[in-house]
Amino acid sequence: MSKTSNIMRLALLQLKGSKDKVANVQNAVTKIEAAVKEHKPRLITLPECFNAPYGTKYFREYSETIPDGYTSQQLSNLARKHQVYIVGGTIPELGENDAIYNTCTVWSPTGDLVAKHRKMHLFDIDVKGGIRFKESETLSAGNDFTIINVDGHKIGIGICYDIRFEEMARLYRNAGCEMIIYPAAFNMTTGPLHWELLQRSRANDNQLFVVTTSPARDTSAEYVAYGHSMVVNPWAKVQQSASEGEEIVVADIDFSEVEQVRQQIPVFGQRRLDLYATERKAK
Ligand SMILES: NC(=O)CC(=O)C(=O)O
Repeated sequence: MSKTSNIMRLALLQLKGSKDKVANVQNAVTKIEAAVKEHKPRLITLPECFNAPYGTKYFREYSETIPDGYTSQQLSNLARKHQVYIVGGTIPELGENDAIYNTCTVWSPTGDLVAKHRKMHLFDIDVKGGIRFKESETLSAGNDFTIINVDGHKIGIGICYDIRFEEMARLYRNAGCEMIIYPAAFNMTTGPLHWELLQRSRANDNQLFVVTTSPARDTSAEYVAYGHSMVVNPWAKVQQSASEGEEIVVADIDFSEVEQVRQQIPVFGQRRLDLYATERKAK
C-alpha cells in the first residue's frame, strides 16, 4: 500500500482500571468518544490489561474470546462508528485448548479485526525487595510477530515485557516498520529505572517511533502501574509524555523523520552482516 500521508495523529489513552470489567470498558468507550470529538486522531491506543486488574489470579476470570467477546465488540463498534484505527491495549484472551493469553487486538475503521498480537515474552521476574510477578503461572506465550499497515506505514505490535527484547524490535525494523506500539504496564520498581530508557533504546537502535500506553497509576491497586505513556521519535527523543493520572496524549507523528535519521546516521547499512545477524526462525 502506498503512503497516503506522512503525518498521523495518535491519541494515547492512559486509563485508570478497576475490578469492574464493564466499568473499565465503558471508561474506555467514553474516553475514545472524547478523544475523537476533541482531537480527531487517525489511530487510538489503549493500555495493557485495560479491562481487568493486572494480576495472574484475575486473568482467567476476566478472559474473553476474540473477536466475539464483550470488549472486542465494543472496540469494533467504536472503530466503525468513528472510522479510526484502535490498537486496543490488551485483554486476557481465552484461546484454543483453554489457554489464556495477554492479547492486543487491532481494529480498522471498518470495525474489522486486522490483527491480534499475543504477548510473546511473558513477564516473569523476581526483584528482591521490589516486585515478583510470574505471568507464566496462568498465561501462555504467543508465537507470532504482528505488523499492521496504516495508510502505507508499517507498525509493529509488542506488549510491555516484549519491549525488553531488542531482537523483536530489530525484526520489525528489518521488516520495514516505522513505528512500534507497545501497550504496557510497568510498575513502581521497574518503571523509574527502565521505562523511558527502554523506549529510547528501541527507538535509537532501530530508528523508528516507539509508542507506549500505560494504565494510569492507582496506588490502591494490587499492581501499581507506572503511568507516563509516551511517544519517542526516531531520534530517540521523547516527543510527548503523560504524567501519572488519567490523561489523553495527542501526538502528531511525522513519518518523514524516520527517513531523515536513517539517512543522516546510516547505521542500518553499516552493520557487519558478514559477521552477525538477527534472523527470524521458521516455525
Ligand atoms: N508488565 C510487564 O510486562 C513488564 C514490566 O513491568 C517490566 O518489564 O518491568
